Amino acid sequence: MSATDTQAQASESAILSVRNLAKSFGGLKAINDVSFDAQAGEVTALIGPNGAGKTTVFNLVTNIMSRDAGRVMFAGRDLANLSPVKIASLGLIRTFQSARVFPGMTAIENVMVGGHRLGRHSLPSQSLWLPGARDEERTLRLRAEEMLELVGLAPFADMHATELPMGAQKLLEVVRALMAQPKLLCLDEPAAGLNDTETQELANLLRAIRKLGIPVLVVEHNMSLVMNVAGRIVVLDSGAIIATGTPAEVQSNSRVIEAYLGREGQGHAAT
Ligand SMILES: Nc1ncnc2c1ncn2[C@@H]1O[C@H](COP(=O)(O)OP(=O)(O)OP(=O)(O)O)[C@@H](O)[C@H]1O
Repeated sequence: MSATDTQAQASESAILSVRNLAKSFGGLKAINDVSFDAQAGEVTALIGPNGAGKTTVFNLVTNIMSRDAGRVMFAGRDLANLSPVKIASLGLIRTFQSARVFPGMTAIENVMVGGHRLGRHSLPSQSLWLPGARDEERTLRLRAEEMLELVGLAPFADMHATELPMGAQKLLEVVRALMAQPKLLCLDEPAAGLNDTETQELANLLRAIRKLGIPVLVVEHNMSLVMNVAGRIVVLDSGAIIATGTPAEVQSNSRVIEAYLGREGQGHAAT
């Protein structure tokens, strides 16, 4: 089998295939010929030193930013020219580095919002509070309660989301994304700003998500978290991929060690 055949085969089992992605900001090649897959039923981690281009990859994949070149296939569909909203409606759901909870809503309402993507009832029937819409709302609330339970936030269900500590808000955002029953969940530094207990809750949640078979693409700096939950790791450095493999393979890769440790003291080391 040729290398091309192998690559084509890999793409078939992938929920997300990124090929030859490129993006420059002025003279800076932020993303340079980046190709990788996120496999169905697996947690894929995208790691790399600060400024490596991880968030830019997320922004290019979800069309929040336009790319200069490359192709992104999601669940067999080319995402070119699709709006971020359309991409989310296809089941590619992402979170952001800084938590984005909806102000003026309680924690549970924030989580329930995630499930409305799947609602069958129209806005008029919801606003008239017709029986079908009522049942749907009840089911959503029950699922949201389960989600809050999963991350230890059930006691805070009726608090205003913005009154919760930042770490709790980030967990809330992850479970809200999960409520949308994603075909691929993309998490941008979910552990940033979390304390030890919250990081543990997040690790448990990621393991639960993995068990459910929901594929995850996660950008993360917390190496012990990544090494524990990811099946496959893609390492970016200065906009290019320098290694791909299992946690063990990546940990012993000399280019990866150089990318992180070689710059220790310059604020680039992984935490
Ligand atoms: N909108 C933009 N305009 C100009 N330069 C940008 C823009 N977005 C990102 N960059 C630059 O592109 C490079 C990659 O940035 P990016 O935020 O994707 O890195 P990252 O790996 O996510 O970093 P971090 O781990 O610090 O979040 C950096 O040099 C950054 O300064």
